[in-house]
Amino acid sequence: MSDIDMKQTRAESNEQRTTTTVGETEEELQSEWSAYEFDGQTKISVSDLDVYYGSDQALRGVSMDIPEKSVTALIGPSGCGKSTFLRCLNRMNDRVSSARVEGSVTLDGEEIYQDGVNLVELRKRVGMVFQAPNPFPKSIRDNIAYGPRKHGDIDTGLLARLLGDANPEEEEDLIQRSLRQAALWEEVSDRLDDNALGLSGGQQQRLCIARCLAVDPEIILMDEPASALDPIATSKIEDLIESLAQEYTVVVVTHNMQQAARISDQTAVFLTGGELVEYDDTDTIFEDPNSQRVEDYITGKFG
Ligand SMILES: Nc1ncnc2c1ncn2[C@@H]1O[C@H](COP(=O)(O)OP(=O)(O)OP(=O)(O)O)[C@@H](O)[C@H]1O
Repeated sequence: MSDIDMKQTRAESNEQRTTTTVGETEEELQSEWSAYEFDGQTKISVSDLDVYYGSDQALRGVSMDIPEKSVTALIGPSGCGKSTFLRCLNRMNDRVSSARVEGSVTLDGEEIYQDGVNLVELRKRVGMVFQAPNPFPKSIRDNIAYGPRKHGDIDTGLLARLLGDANPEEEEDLIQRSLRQAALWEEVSDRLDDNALGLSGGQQQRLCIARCLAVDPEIILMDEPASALDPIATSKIEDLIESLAQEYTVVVVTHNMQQAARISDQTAVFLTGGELVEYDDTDTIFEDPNSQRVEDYITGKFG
């Protein structure tokens, strides 16, 4: 189906919807939006995902396809499971002893919840940036080089130096490239050996993004990456997220609906109880959502 046909079909179904909203069940509405196909290749496919912490269920039957090289926003009220969902995408919930994950998550068609998956390799492909900037108490340079050194992508250890395998130029290139990609190079190029903790909060967060990029991920998960920042630093992070989506698949949790509307291509709305209530392109979610609950949430009637 072409883009135009798809939009037309959606417009027609929207028309029908306005006349039939009363009496429609959530299941009916959900089957309508879940038939929607995004442009672009699916990078991550989630099917029937249930997550429990002990006997409490945090996510219920979540299914969604996340297209590559785009920004997908996850929104919803506190406690609805956004962070839990995000952490399922690189198996960070494995670190929570009470967490149990059922269902399927595939990355480029490969199941990540199967025996034998190398979690270090998975988390290299699926990087993560957290709410509060968390640079290591080391130099800016060492923050960036930490991951590539750990993964053996660059080796500057004593043995490598003795064997002549160390490549300081390669390391410099990588540091510069990562900082440029994170829009931080201009601000720190003359103080790479300074402690990263001396940077402002916004600079620290961009450093954490640069650190994530340095290991060459395909997907970047961000959990409220700008919530601890002032408006100017927030706007830099938002610009950065949009530009990263040209090369990377970005999934971002945010409490800020304007931010989701500004930066994302598609938006998933989770509501209390850990259900994914609606997932669609961002304009549709904010201008013409299927579900009354989503409309109420978007317009601030609850949440
Ligand atoms: N490590 C944990 N142990 C037990 N319960 C947890 C844990 N992490 C999250 N939960 C519970 O799972 C549910 C979903 O939490 P989650 O943090 O995923 O929601 P959220 O939508 O990201 O919330 P917020 O917007 O407040 O960050 C909540 O009821 C929460 O209390």
